[in-house]
Amino acid sequence: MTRPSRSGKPVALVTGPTSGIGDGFARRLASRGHDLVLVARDEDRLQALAAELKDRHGADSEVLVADLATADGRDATVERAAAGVDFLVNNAGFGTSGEFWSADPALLQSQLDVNVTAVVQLTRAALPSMVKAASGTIVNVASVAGLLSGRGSTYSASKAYVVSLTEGLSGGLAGTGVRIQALCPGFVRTEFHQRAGIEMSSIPSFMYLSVDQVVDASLADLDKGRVLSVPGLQYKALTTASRLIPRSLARRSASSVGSARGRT
Ligand SMILES: NC(=O)C1=CN([C@@H]2O[C@H](COP(=O)(O)OP(=O)(O)OC[C@H]3O[C@@H](n4cnc5c(N)ncnc54)[C@H](OP(=O)(O)O)[C@@H]3O)[C@@H](O)[C@H]2O)C=CC1
Ligand SMILES: CC(=O)[C@H](N)C(=O)O
Repeated sequence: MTRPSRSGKPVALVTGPTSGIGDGFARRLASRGHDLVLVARDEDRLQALAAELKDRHGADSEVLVADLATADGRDATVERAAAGVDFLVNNAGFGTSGEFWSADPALLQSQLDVNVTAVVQLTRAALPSMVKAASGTIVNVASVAGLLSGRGSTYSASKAYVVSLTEGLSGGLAGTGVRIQALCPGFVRTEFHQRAGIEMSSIPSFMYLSVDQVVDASLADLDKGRVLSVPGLQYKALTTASRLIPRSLARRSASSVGSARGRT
């Protein structure tokens, strides 16, 4: 344990727990005996989640209101991660609609800072105490989009960075007692697409995963020592097939799922 909370429990820092996959991780880790550090922008939802985790699981939560698109928000979260956490879930992230060539450059920069800069900085902050304690876990939430290029540009690129960073770190962390994982879900029913304004009506229901399926797969793969976690048989098949066919065909296939237009 790097730095137990006042209650003596291990501490999990989750970014983006006010919705979707982050909410799923926060609830599951609380149920498994962790206290929490909850990081997002929406204070009301953070406080409500903290209260529910206390009521349901007896978990204490530190609420850290922070916008990870800003240096101040990242710095405050880095400071807490550097103080010591046992489990880090770099989950916060967002997509963008429209076309790259007409997108707001500031929004694209914010996406890069939340999806990539924050992941790098928080991973760097959390690792020293984990390595010293010879224990700890980091889950970096990437995406199938980071494995299959062709649908979107900046979002897929941001997730490909997270996959590559995580796989690269896994080699150096071998034997340290610290676990690291790139979690690559496909489509999940969360607020993601509505927030991004991405049209999803063409996506069949069998292509959707639930939050619990994603969290279950991540934790099971951690226990199996798998660095890359791809929840869902449909996505395991899709990503495996994409490695076996010409990249140009994989790209066209990815673009045909939804569209190569309408998102960055
Ligand atoms: N849904 C999907 O189909 C898939 C999603 N993913 C990835 O999963 C992760 C979680 O997404 P999901 O749960 O679906 O999306 P949601 O939109 O449901 O949740 C996003 C979370 O990220 C937080 N967040 C967004 N921007 C910021 C910011 N600037 N600063 C701090 N927190 C922020 C939000 O909190 P708040 O608004 O309170 O700040 C919210 O808690 C993302 O990294 C996403 O890319 C990967 C594959 C598939
Ligand atoms: C699968 C994702 O990461 C994303 N939600 C998308 O729509 O591509």
